[in-house]
Amino acid sequence: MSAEPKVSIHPSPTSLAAAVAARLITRLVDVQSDRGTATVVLTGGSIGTAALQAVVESPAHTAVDWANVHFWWGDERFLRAEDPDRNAVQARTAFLDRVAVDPVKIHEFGSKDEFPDEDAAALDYAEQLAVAAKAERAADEDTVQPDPRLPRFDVLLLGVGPDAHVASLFPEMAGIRTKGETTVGVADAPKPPPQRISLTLEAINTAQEVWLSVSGSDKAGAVGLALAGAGHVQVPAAGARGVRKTLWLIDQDAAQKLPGRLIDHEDEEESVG
Ligand SMILES: O=C1O[C@H](COP(=O)(O)O)[C@@H](O)[C@H](O)[C@H]1O
Repeated sequence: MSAEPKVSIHPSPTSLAAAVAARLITRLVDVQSDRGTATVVLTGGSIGTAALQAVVESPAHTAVDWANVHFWWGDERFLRAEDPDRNAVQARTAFLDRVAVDPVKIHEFGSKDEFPDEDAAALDYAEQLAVAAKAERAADEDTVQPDPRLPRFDVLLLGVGPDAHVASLFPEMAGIRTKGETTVGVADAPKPPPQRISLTLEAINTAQEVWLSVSGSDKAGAVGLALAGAGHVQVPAAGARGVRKTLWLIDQDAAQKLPGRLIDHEDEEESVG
């Protein structure tokens, strides 16, 4: 089961980042009031990082019990552990170092300091995920896990590249075609650095809610194609779907090529909550 996309359009990149942050805070508070704990999958990239910074800047962020949030990543650049281009390093600077998180619940992908190549780091992450999924089932037998190899992802955040890549799944490449695995090593990404690690599309699509945040006119074509129903191998963003919600949060520049029938979906999305 997967949810049809809804679209929410915002006037500027700054207001978009603030809207993603506000929604994330609200969603995590709701999930924690149901289950005590929550799990979010972070993204790298411009809006992903700006949204994390906006979370810290929002006075409402103190409503979340950050020590009871698990953090995973949708993808990572396979670099040295402290390389500033790593998504995890950027998330730490923007957010994780600034709130009272539990270090045990921060699940970074392995780095070049620990693993010989991206495939070994991908395998390790798949094992970390499977161990966490098992522990989650042991702690709560009612937990809903669409794939027993993965913990329940309450919210999974994605950026989208101008080529419509999501996480490190690039158009027409092996990663986006990978089936039956939860993670994949990418050796030849067209965007630097070439070595990366990613959740597979199947793993992404186990999330309860998938939110794609996109800003800028250079991405309008990718947004338009994805929401017009293009195939996921050519347009990876088209294939990202949450189980109960698929939400595109975009700014006006990224909305320039939106199919006409979707233009008013902000109101619809707002009304169905
Ligand atoms: O390389 C990456 O790029 C995408 C999109 O980034 P953006 O800066 O164009 O917003 C990002 O979602 C992904 O996590 C990252 O590794």
